[in-house]
Amino acid sequence: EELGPSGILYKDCVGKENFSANGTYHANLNYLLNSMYTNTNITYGFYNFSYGESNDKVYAIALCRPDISPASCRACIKNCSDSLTTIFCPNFKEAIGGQDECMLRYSNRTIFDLMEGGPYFWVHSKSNVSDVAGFNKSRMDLLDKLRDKAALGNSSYKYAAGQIEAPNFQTLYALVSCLYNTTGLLPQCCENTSGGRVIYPSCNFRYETSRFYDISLTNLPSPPQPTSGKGRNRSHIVIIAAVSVATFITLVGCVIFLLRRRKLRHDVEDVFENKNVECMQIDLDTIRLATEDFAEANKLGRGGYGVVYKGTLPNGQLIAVKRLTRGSVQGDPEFRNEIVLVAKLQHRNLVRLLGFCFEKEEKILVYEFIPNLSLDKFISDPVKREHFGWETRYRIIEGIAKGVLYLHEDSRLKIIHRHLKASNILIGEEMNPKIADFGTARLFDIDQTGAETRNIAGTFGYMAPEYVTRGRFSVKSDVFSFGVIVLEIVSGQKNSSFRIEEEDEDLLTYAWRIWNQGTYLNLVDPTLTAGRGSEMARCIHIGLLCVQANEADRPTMADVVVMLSSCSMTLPVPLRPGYFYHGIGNCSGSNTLEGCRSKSTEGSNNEVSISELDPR
Ligand SMILES: Nc1ncnc2c1ncn2[C@@H]1O[C@H](COP(=O)(O)OP(=O)(O)OP(=O)(O)O)[C@@H](O)[C@H]1O
Repeated sequence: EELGPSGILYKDCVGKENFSANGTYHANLNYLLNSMYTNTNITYGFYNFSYGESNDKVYAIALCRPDISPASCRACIKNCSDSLTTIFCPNFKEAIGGQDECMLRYSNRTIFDLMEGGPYFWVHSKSNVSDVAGFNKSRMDLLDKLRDKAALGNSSYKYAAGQIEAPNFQTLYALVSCLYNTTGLLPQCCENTSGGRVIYPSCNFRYETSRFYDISLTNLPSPPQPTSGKGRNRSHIVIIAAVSVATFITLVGCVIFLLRRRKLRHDVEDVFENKNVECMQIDLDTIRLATEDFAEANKLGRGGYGVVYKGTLPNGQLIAVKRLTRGSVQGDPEFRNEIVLVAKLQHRNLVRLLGFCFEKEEKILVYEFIPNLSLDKFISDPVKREHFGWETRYRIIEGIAKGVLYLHEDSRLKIIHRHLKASNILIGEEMNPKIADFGTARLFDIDQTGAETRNIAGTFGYMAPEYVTRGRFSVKSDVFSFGVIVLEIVSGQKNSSFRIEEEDEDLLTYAWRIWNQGTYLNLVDPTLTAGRGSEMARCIHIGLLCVQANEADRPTMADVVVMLSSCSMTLPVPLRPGYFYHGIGNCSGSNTLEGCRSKSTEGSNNEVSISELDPR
């Protein structure tokens, strides 16, 4: 490793925005940095300070390795501070830099509680290992384990250190800070080197074949304990009491829940049993009245199967009337029976089919009316997108996953949707997603590759490769479509119209490429200013698992639902996606940081700022 002047290992004058020398910002910055490295109250190595008003306000974060003393920590921060402000980034409003034992960042924008994807740095040792595959496996196992362990730490204590036996009787040591997967950069940084480190603004890791940290760190993370024995005992008693009460409440809750669910299921099944062809038929006059004789003003839109109108039944219920223009390939009696079967599928994430009308030449399906727009409108509309916050997006992803799982496994009919796409996800009250058109593939047995599908471009981007090339569909082809939708929701871009700079890459290829570079958070919609970075990273990971080229590698929908609900579960590494665009290099083949950095940190699109609950 070669250290730069003043022992600085890495640095970047982020944004390159200047302040005027001796102005208020300058004075605030000096005051703030000075108050950090002279502060003797903080002993755990994490500082987040701000100072000043409005445009001249300065924010700073400093982070020390957990195994150094408070005095060494302060000395390290002072050195970084002096080096950045006088040697490397004089008069720059924002900068980041660090050395072996600490890291310092300051900025004119808030950087607290943020998970940022850049700038990032790596350093590697000069010695290579002989058994690359074996060594890399040990390294990955160790880093994965430590990352999970670090995630257990509290907000000022997300560290883990440990060791593992590597090939050729070597022992590998690593220190990881924070819970995000920053190992994606390993291939570029440290493919076959015996030591290396990757540093992001809020996360970093280092590994070596000799121990480089204090042995006491292997017991981390364990949040600071109360000092007095009395206090500890009291807190134990409180915890035991709280756990007992919580267990009791949970047990009672479970019993009530099961009893209510049994009753509810009875209610629902009674309705199901009574539902027959007759009770689902709605006569044409009623529909004409409801839609004001299919008035243009009531037209909601046109899809592949016909025009959809908004209507109001005499009892005031709002409906969506789908007037089919395409004939069923089945005879009428079977068609009617199918409709009844499809209508029996009821789930809060599915649009309900209420009835149908088969009169004269008309073939009409009547659905519950869903008040908001379809998901694609939220994704593509620049104004709506801005108000489409992360929590809502995450809930929508979860809801879609549950709806598809119900279709695949939980309903009495096993249904493969076959044309899951953002325009088929309607957004109901409280932004609850509802999957539409789930029965149509079954009702019409229509091959989406047929020339009649109107929205063919929009549909193609969602179709799994085996469906496009061999017409083979399965639950896994739905999983593929789901993965595309997830990546669209996170990125705020449609797969069909996706463009990034001059690259001729589709959304999946881009996501896969930056995943491997470790800069996958650059995929996140830049209009998202708040949200949990860990959830975003997880959704990108799950999306990439779903769009893997080989259907056997894709998870089932049940797996996806579990992955979404468990943040501690370790996910497999996603393999190449379907439609992978092969024409790109790997950061120009550069083995240095600079080769990749220009792509990941420059340009407004690329800098991801995500509010995190935990500072690191
Ligand atoms: N139950 C509903 N409530 C409210 N609007 C609906 C409902 N069903 C469909 N729409 C709206 O009607 C329009 C046409 O929908 P439709 O499902 O026929 O086509 P699509 O999803 O756009 O395309 P495709 O037929 O290729 O799936 C869309 O704008 C959709 O948002």
